[in-house]
Amino acid sequence: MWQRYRFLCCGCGANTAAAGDRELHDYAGCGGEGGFGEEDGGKTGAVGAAMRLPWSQVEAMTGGFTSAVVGEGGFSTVYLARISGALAAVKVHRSSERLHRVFRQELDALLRVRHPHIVRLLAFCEQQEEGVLVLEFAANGNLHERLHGGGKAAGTMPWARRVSVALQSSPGVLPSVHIVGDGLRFQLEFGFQEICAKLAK
Ligand SMILES: Nc1ncnc2c1ncn2[C@@H]1O[C@H](COP(=O)(O)OP(=O)(O)OP(=O)(O)O)[C@@H](O)[C@H]1O
Repeated sequence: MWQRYRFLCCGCGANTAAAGDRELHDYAGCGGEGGFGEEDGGKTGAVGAAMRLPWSQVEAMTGGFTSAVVGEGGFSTVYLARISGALAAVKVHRSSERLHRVFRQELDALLRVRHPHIVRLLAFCEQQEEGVLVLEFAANGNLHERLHGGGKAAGTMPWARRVSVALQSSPGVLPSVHIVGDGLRFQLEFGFQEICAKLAK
């Protein structure tokens, strides 16, 4: 419980509130200094398990779904949010029975994986048909954009960097990908932070 709470709170004072109030804490607009990865001072980004959110918090994080849209996928709309001072991507799956299965599959996979080269699942909401994943924000676009240009990518990636990314994201470096099998469609989407490849799903 401590880990769950610590995970999302920012040190703005709300952590002294009663448990009921915590659920209502509007952390999306909070300017606190903390952030994810606090447990080890943010050195490794290691934190507790992803937190289950109520739908009201998803609405707060996305400003009632009016915050900036950072991407649209075949299954979802991805919003920018700020949580405890850190940027996050709030991926809201479209609602339908079939797409809810896709959401469940992605959620189950992300809950089982923790790896420096996989974009981290910070929180999730499964209260409505529109399943929500709150992910670490990958600031530098996706792999397709970096390989082919366009989107947020400024130019294409040099070959040496391509090789480095391929090695970082290969199954040998990502043993956890074997565990989740088809749950991660890792050829589709990568996020990049500096030289590291990060698998976004
Ligand atoms: N963690 C993230 N950080 C920053 N941007 C993201 C993140 N996750 C997704 N996006 C953005 O949102 C877009 C859509 O996301 P994603 O591809 O995961 O959606 P999807 O609905 O699963 O779609 P599809 O499977 O058709 O690609 C991405 O191309 C990317 O631009």
